[in-house]
Amino acid sequence: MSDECAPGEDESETGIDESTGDELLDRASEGGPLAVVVDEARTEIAIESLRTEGVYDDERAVRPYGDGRIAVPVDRPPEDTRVHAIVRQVDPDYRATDLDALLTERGWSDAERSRAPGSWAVVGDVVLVTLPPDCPNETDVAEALLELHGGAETVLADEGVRGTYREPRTRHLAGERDTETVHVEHGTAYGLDPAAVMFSPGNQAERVRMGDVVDSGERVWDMFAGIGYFTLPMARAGAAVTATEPNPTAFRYLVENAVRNDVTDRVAAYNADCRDLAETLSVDRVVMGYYGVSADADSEPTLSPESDGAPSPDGAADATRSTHGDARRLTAVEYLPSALDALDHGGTVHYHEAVHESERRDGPRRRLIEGAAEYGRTVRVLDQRRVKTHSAGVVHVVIDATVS
Ligand SMILES: C[S@@+](CC[C@H](N)C(=O)[O-])C[C@H]1O[C@@H](n2cnc3c(N)ncnc32)[C@H](O)[C@@H]1O
Repeated sequence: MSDECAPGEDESETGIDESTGDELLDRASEGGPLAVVVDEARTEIAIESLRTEGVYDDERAVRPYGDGRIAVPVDRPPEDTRVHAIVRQVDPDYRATDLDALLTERGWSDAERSRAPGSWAVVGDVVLVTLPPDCPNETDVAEALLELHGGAETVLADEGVRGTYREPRTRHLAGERDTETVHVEHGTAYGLDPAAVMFSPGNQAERVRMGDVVDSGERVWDMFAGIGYFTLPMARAGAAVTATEPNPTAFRYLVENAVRNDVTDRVAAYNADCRDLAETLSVDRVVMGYYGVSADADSEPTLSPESDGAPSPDGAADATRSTHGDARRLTAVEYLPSALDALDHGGTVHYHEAVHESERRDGPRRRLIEGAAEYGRTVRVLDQRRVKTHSAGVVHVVIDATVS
């Protein structure tokens, strides 16, 4: 155990070989609150791992420890996260825990603070913030967000997603220009560049749930795989996943993420439009995690926790055409024939839609049942759940159903 104020002094005592907490804590002395020392390059992964263990202390700042290492505050020694050493922090920096307090410190008036952003998302070491149009000073906001999130390196303005490939529009506000990062969520590591591919923090519970619903050995088709949002948790749970993704950038991350999560033997990834593979597949479960909507909502922010920026569900012209040359983004139900081509009788479908509140209860269910009936298939709805609020008056829902 060493004091954080004297990095390196007692490495011989604590040892800098990677090890878990117990043996290092034995050497602890009484003193300030605890921190763990990790390589700077591993900071984000370590923070997520510590958070998952429930030991990360976000009330104190992450600080440099010298020699390319970082001290990350913890409440108690971690059991699973591998660290170089456990140290006591001398004179720790306690962080203001909300944006309002940080903006007050920067001299913002009550009126100005009422025009500060109300929500943002942290994806790996990148903060994505949706700025109100009348935000008084975006640089102040960005710097305050970096202060608030000790492990963050960059702040991007989230200005929506566009086109069939759901490509984000972002603007650099503060911090590092390199925005490639690794976002760790319930043990699944998603490598991505949030400036190049979308990531919807609001879908977190659904990503985790997909890992829970599959059985080991099940054959799954993730029709709209992206960087592996659903593919990765399902493959980690033992499913054999076919993943289709036409966007070359998202596909590259999908393949890299299969390696990163050690599931290459259970993921067959195709850089293809899902419709081109449908007839070749025979699966137990299909994930239809995409919904087509109108161009007007393409201007909506999509990376904030409560919105993934897909446009409102009316159907209209689209900036990016698919390889099939569609003049507009197709609606979810228009992909149903492909899903049913691949789905064995008795198999399960997870059917996503963005739907106006007014028809949330019956609309998606009716479209799924009637769409399947056109292909002589019978749907039994098991469950319908709200994934998140999509945009004003629009919710993202998913139906679980068996299809015979
Ligand atoms: C970003 S995901 C949707 C949200 C995602 N399920 C989540 O949880 O955040 C949608 C993906 O579907 C892909 N896509 C669009 N059209 C497609 C098609 N015809 N076949 C396969 N993938 C498609 C897009 O490129 C995009 O990566």
